[in-house]
Amino acid sequence: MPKWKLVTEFTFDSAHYIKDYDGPCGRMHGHTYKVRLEATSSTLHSSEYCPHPVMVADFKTLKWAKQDVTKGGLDHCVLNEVLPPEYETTAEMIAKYIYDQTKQKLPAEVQLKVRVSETPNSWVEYQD
Ligand SMILES: Nc1nc2c(c(=O)[nH]1)N=C([C@H](O)[C@H](O)COP(=O)(O)OP(=O)(O)OP(=O)(O)O)CN2
Ligand SMILES: [Zn+2]
Repeated sequence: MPKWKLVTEFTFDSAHYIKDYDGPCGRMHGHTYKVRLEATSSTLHSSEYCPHPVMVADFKTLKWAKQDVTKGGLDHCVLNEVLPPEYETTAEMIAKYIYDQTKQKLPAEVQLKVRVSETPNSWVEYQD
């Protein structure tokens, strides 16, 4: 079946520490997190901003996490204070958190893959 794959990337800057980590990553420090989202669908949809079914998903919807934390995003926050306690602030769990939150904003048939990079050399991908 023909389908579209939509890709968008953005960054946000936040602080975190990994609880009980034996090393520097256990102390508060910051990253410019780079996020890459892939959304795949064989049908097009309307969005919060556009009433016509012309998008896999609205880029604006997908990029919610780049907004300032006071506007519902993850930019300029302490991730340990913003993510629910069941999400540790590893790249793995930040990717799952972004996946879980983004999925709630999309039609169910849109498939999603989330990549989170803490540094240019290390990243993780999450999908289910
Ligand atoms: N599997 C994971 N391992 C580690 C994570 C993670 O999210 N998932 N996170 C950290 C720390 O947050 C740390 O800040 C990042 O560690 P590291 O990649 O070693 O960062 P460096 O800047 O030191 O990278 P270099 O390439 O060594 O300069 C640790 N582990
Ligand atoms: Zn870190």
